[in-house]
Amino acid sequence: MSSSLLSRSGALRGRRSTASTRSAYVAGPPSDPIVADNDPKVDVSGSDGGSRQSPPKVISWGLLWSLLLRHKLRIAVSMATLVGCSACTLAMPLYSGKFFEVLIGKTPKPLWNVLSKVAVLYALEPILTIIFVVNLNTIWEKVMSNLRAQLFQRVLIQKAEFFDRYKVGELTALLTSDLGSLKGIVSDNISRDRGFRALSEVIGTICILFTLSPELAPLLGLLMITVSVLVAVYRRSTVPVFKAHGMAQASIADCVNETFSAIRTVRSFGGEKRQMSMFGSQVQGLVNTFGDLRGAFAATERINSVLSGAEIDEALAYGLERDIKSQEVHDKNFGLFINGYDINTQSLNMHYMSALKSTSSLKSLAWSGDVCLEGVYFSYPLRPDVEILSGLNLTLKWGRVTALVGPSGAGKSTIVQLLARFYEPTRGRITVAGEDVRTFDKSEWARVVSIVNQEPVLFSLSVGENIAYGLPDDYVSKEDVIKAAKAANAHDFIISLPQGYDTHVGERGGLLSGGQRQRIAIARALLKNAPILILDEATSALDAVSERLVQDALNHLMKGRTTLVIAHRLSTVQNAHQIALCDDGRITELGTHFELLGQKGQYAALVGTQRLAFE
Ligand SMILES: Nc1ncnc2c1ncn2[C@@H]1O[C@H](COP(=O)(O)OP(=O)(O)OP(=O)(O)O)[C@@H](O)[C@H]1O
Repeated sequence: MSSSLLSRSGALRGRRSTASTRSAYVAGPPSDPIVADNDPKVDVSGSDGGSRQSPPKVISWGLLWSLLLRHKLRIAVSMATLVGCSACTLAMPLYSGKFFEVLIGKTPKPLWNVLSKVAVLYALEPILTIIFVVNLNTIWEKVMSNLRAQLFQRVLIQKAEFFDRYKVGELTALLTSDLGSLKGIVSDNISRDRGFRALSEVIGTICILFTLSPELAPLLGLLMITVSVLVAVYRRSTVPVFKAHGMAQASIADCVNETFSAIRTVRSFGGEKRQMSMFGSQVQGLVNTFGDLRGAFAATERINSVLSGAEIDEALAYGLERDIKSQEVHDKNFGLFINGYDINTQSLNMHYMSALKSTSSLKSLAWSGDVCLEGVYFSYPLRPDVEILSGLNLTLKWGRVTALVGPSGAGKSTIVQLLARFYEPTRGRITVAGEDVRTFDKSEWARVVSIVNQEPVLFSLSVGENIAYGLPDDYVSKEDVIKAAKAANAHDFIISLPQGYDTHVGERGGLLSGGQRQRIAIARALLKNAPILILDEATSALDAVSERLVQDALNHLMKGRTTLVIAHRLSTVQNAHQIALCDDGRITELGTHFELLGQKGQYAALVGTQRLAFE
């Protein structure tokens, strides 16, 4: 979040309440492309309409079945070996009995005959068991890999508000512990005395009972079935307990995550005791001993309940789907996502495919035209009754720098989020060279916008890999990485690192200084070479020396790009081609530094205040 030049004197403004109007972008059926060339029709009725399907459950019996069916041969082998080893187990006592009858002379048969049968049974049973276990495990591992990939993809394509709602720990738990208990369904049930083996042996026993005593068999069979049903009912009734257990685990993970990732803040406030008390208050160790189907059912329910809401960002999902489909041929890693993709999800994106324009022209439009926010209204989905932007108009002139200033909480960072299309306006539109940006899919849009903010996130990779992340889908040569690093004033410090460009930057870039991280982020943005650039307080966290180095790099980066700068330093703001003052959800003053000073309005007053503060 930014704290602008003018924010020092600005108080947090109250916001008008408004009726929430969520817009469904494309509400028409697939056969009716409703995004016209010059007039993208945006449904602002607030209804998602009957034409929108709710997304399919991530984990359903149908999906599991279809994934299992991909391994028909292995399943056949597993079934055959299951029957074989169960038959061996059931036959063992029969033949052992016969062996003793021969031994004591009750049955006149050659001993070797019976003995060889017993030996074959004892040798065959473990062999068949191993084949059964290995096969079933392999099948389930493959099914789980597919499910995990599906789940990861489904989380990745959710709308931004989904990530406002759920914490990282909860999402991590879905992919780790919850999916782990689903995995346990099979791996915990392939041992000799449980699950599949036990079931097949019960069936075998009932068959034997029928051959031995047809009169008693129905009675005993009924007894066995009654006991099984009672056990199943008991297990079902404890599913909520397991669901609570999973949630407790997620919240523990979240507490751990939050504490350790903010360890410096915790230390600086002496907050260890508070964190310990928070950790102690989680529901610890609830029913840890149950580790079977109940946990798995609860986990599946939890995964589906988190992800079943209609929150998929379709404008993103469509582009992603198209990209990985074209890339799948070259990159095996995408196989998992494509294989698991079911027909329901595809049809979900169909109306998008029919509505979106060809994206090939987007780059050239963005390199040649203005970016305009036209009558933009916006409320965050989690606070729909608080209007943050109220009919905001702003033109970012092509190739020019626009500085955005305003009191704290005025909505400057919100404008950035809308320009990045993390959220869509509730009303109004954003255009590039006159075209509504919603006519382009989001992965295309991401390629034309670069954002450098106050706390750039680096990945736990090498310096070189982090810079190359600017073009994540392309092969980037080392020369190009070095060229970008030089332009970003980063080359000199990079070559002085222990392994130069191969130096690992640590988790979130923690092994580098703030200024170094920032320059790597700028090198990454330079490599990306996007026509639209957003600098959200990019230099505010730096000391004077780092700021000068970073500012030089930024000046290089801004050249020829349509740039929006949010900054709190006067020097950055006054050199902009135009300055926009955002207040109360609108742009209230617009002009150059001197024009606005001449107007003697809010900008002039606040600049005066800042000057006074320095004097
Ligand atoms: N994800 C969110 N969900 C709900 N409300 C939010 C969210 N992000 C920001 N807000 C609210 O939106 C309003 C505008 O915030 P924004 O960050 O855009 O202000 P800003 O002008 O950038 O402020 P500052 O200069 O202090 O960073 C604030 O009242 C804030 O509480």
